[in-house]
Order: sequence, then C-alpha cells, then structure tokens
Amino acid sequence: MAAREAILLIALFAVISHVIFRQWEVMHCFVVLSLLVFIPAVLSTPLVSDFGIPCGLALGFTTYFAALLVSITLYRISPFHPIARYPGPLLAKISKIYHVSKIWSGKQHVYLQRLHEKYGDIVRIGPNELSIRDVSCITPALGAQGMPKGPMFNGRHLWPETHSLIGFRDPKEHQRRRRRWNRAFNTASVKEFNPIIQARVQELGDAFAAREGQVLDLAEWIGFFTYDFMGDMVFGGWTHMVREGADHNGLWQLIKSGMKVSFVYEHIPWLSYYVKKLPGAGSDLKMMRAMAFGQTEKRYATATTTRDLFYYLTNEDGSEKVDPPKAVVISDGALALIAGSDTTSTVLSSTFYCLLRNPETYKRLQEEVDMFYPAGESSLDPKHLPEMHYLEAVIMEGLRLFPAVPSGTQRAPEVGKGGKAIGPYYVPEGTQTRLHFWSIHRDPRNFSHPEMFWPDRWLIAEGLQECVDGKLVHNPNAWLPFSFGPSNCVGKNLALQEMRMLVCHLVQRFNFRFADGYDPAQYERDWQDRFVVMIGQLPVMIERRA
Ligand code: HEM
Repeated sequence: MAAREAILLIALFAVISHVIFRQWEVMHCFVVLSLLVFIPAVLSTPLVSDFGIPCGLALGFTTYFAALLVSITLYRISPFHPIARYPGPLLAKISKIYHVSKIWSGKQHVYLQRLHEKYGDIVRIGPNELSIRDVSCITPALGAQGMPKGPMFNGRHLWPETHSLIGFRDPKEHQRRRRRWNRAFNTASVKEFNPIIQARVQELGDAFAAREGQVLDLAEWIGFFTYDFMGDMVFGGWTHMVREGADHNGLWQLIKSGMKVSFVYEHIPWLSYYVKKLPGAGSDLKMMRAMAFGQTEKRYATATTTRDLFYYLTNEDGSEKVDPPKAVVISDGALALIAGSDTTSTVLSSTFYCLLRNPETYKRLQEEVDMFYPAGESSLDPKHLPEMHYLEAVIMEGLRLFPAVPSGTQRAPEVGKGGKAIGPYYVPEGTQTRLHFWSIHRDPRNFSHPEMFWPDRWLIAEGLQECVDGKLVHNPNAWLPFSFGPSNCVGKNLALQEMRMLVCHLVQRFNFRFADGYDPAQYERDWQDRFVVMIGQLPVMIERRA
C-alpha cells in the first residue's frame, strides 16, 4: 500500500473511532487502548516499511490523532451537534478542558453568572453540557418527573464500588436508598437531635467566652464546630476540634484537599475513571474511607442506641427487613460527614460576614434575640425559634447570597429514553444540564436588589413588614440553596436547625466585629466555588455581652 493511501486509511479509522466513542461512550481500558494505540499501530505498518520504525510510527500516530481531533472539533462546532442551537463560548463547545481552565481559580460561580449575562438563560458550557438560570426549568429538571443525576456524580466520587446515597443515578435505586435518610431527617427526628446540637453549640460558646478580647478566625472555629457536630451525628462522637482549638487528626484538611481535585473530575468524569487506576491515586478519599471505617467499627462496637444519624443509617430503628451491609453504612457515613459539615460551616461564616458588613441588620437581629432570650434565659432552648422571623430571614438571606453549592446540581436525560423537554428548552439524550443556583439567586427578575444582603425582603414577602421601597420582586421558587425535588438536600431540616441554634446563641452571648486592619472585601475574594465552597479567614474580635 502506498504511503498516501495508508495515511487516508488511518484518517478514516480515526473518524470511525470518533463515531464509536461518541455512540457508545466506551470507557473500558482494553477497548480504549485498542482504539487509541493498537489500531493506529497496526495501520502504521505500511508507513513503517517506507520510512522506518520511528518515523513511520510517528507519522501514523500523528495522522491518527490529528484526524481524531479534527473530526471531534468539527462535529462539536457543527450545526449537526444535538445542542448546536444553544449559544456559548466557541472553545467551550469544543472541550470541557476550556471550562476547567476558566474556573481553575475557584470562581466558577462568577464565571457562569457572566456567561448567563452574555448569552442568556441557557448557555452551552461544554461539548455536551448546558447551564440554565431559567426558573421555569426547576420543576421539569429537578422535580419528581424530572431527570436523573448526571455523570458528574460518577466523576466526583471516583466511580466507587459502593456508592453513597449521593452517587446513585438510577432514580428507583436512589429513592430506595434514600428512605433511611428521609426517616433520619424528618421534622420529628430532627427534634430528637436537639440535645446533640445544644451540647456542641454550648461548647463553641464557652470556647469563645474563654477567648474574650482576642482575635480569632470565625470561619475556622465554625468549621471546627460543624465537623465535631457531624462526627457526633454519624459516629456518636469523633473529633474534638473546638475543645482542642485545632484539627489535630487532619480530617478537615483531608476533606478539603480531596475536594480540590474532585471538582476537576466532576467536569471531566472519564478522567477520574482512569486516574483512579493509577497507584496512589485518590489517596485522600481512601484515607478518609479508612478513617470512616475505623469510626464505624467503633460505633458498631459500642452498641449504643442513641438516636443519631447512625441509628437510622444502620436500620437500628428496625424499619427495614434487612440491615444494610457495613460498606454501605461506611459510604453513607462518610458522605454525611462531608455533605453536612463544610456546607453548613460556609453558610454560617458567610452569614456572619454579611451581618458584620451590615451593622444595622446585626443590631436588629440582636434586638430580636434579646426580646426572646433576654439575659439569663438560655438561648440553647429552641422553644422560641419558630417565632423568630428576623433570625429566619437572616439565614434565608445568607443562603440566598452565599449558597454552599453555588454552581448547582447536574441532571441528564435517562440513557436510552431519548431527550427531555425542560420548560421552553429541549435537552437531547447525552446532554448534561446544570441549574445554576448562584445566577438564579442573583437574578433581578427573581429578587429586588439581588446583590444586597437584605433580610427584610423575606418579611415583606410574608406580609410581616411593609415595603417602603416601591414594589418588591420576590420569587420564593427561585430560592434553591438545598436544591429541589427527590434528590434535593436530605439534611435541609437539620442544617436549618443547627444554623438557627448557633446564630441565636452566639448573638445572644457575644458582640463580634471585624479585626482591626482586616479588609472585609478579602472574604469574597477568597470565596471559592469548588462544587462545595472553600472559604478563607474571617478574623473577628470577640466581646462578651454583659
Ligand atoms: C447549609 C447547609 C447545606 C446546604 C446548603 C446543602 C445543600 C445541598 C445541595 C445543593 C445538595 C445537592 C442536591 C441535588 O443534587 O439536587 C445536597 C445534597 C445532599 N446533602 Fe446537603 N446541604 C447542607 C447541609 C447538609 C447536611 C447538614 C446534611 C446532613 C448529613 C446534608 C446531606 C446531604 C446529602 C446526603 C445529600 C445527597 C442527597 C441525595 O442525593 O439524595 N446536607 N445538599
């Protein structure tokens, strides 16, 4: 065969490979190696006899990969691509690597918001991914008749052998697995968790009292609190970061460093599929799992019947005929620890940041707290919380402005069932769809003065306060910090209760102010969206109230 014919044949096979990858989304190492190594090597044989081994192979492989890349690029930017009709940056249409490069610094929330401002309510942010900020799409995408979870849930968790609840993409399987969690977090069960919350809130309050007059990093200490608390909930006690004033066993750091890479994997799920096979890969996750395993063993051994989350996850309440295997309990326990601690701590820190930047809201909150819990009355007793509308509004507003999962969640049409109409849009099969909470929360069509920390909006909307500033734009359906539908945040009730109790207690006992010399704008500069948020320091001076 002449060299020219060999090159044409190699190019043709590259295009066929592209069709195979596109059609069947092959991941199996043997098939991938065959398509990317074996086939071009065999097809290069005529070139090897003409040009020698190194030059023949180099020419063959270069031709093959160049043709493959050209074929992929042309298809992705062509009008024949299933989501060609949706606008977006050209390079984003070609490869998700472009998106990752834009968000590497941790500012995905702002980047996507800008894209929506430029391109509209639906933007193509990857070859096969859309971002939506249209409220009419929430129920069709996330509701009971919506779409299952998208592939980012595989990528982020490194394709585990035993999935935790969050990783289940099959809706039926997910619903079955979620029953235990629903029992744990219904309103009645959450009430039973109050003593666990109270003990940890008191401990944090006492630690602050002991550090009166000092500057400390409020964000860090709130993080200690949420980790300690989730350790209690999941394993009946684990860390004592507040007591020790430090993360001595490195748990928090371990989770944070794991999150730094997992946000890349959620965008390029196939990458984690292969990286996972490398020796030493995913060591953070493995270490975390080993720690969770040790704690699970201990908790089983103590055989307590405390009604914590473990009680429900292990079926100690006896609601199901068969107890779940230990591997499942470990996976779900580790999930609870991650999903329940960082989220709550970043929202709490961000809410305090907003209060400190808006002293009049802080003052008004303190007045409400003082009215319900005057000096001498224990603010650990949650009996007045349901009547504290301003406290509730402050927390809702903190969650609106600084949601813990700002870039929202991902769904995709069920494989083999065709595309799906989502509000005014059609989402073809094979397309991932992201609802961008940050943009929805800060859209003036949903909320007046969307960039402002203004808890009053919630009171005005409820008819508890008059609107003196013209007409209020307020769409409660556009408030999505806990997502929506059957896969929304199962821990919502617990998170809200924990936040109410902590904010109320700290505001009753202390005055906080930014530390001298601290530039508050730094807080937002440090705020990073890496699926869950990573925050910087929040240095504050603590004063005890009389
Ligand atoms: C302010 C605090 C919190 C926020 C803002 C938050 C937000 C979220 C969001 C946005 C999701 C994704 C839902 C989706 O994909 O549609 C989620 C899932 C989840 N959250 Fe939370 N969360 C918080 C606290 C908690 C707590 C305290 C727990 C307790 C363990 C928890 C447990 C979970 C679990 C298990 C899932 C997976 C649910 C499923 O797949 O069915 N979260 N959370």
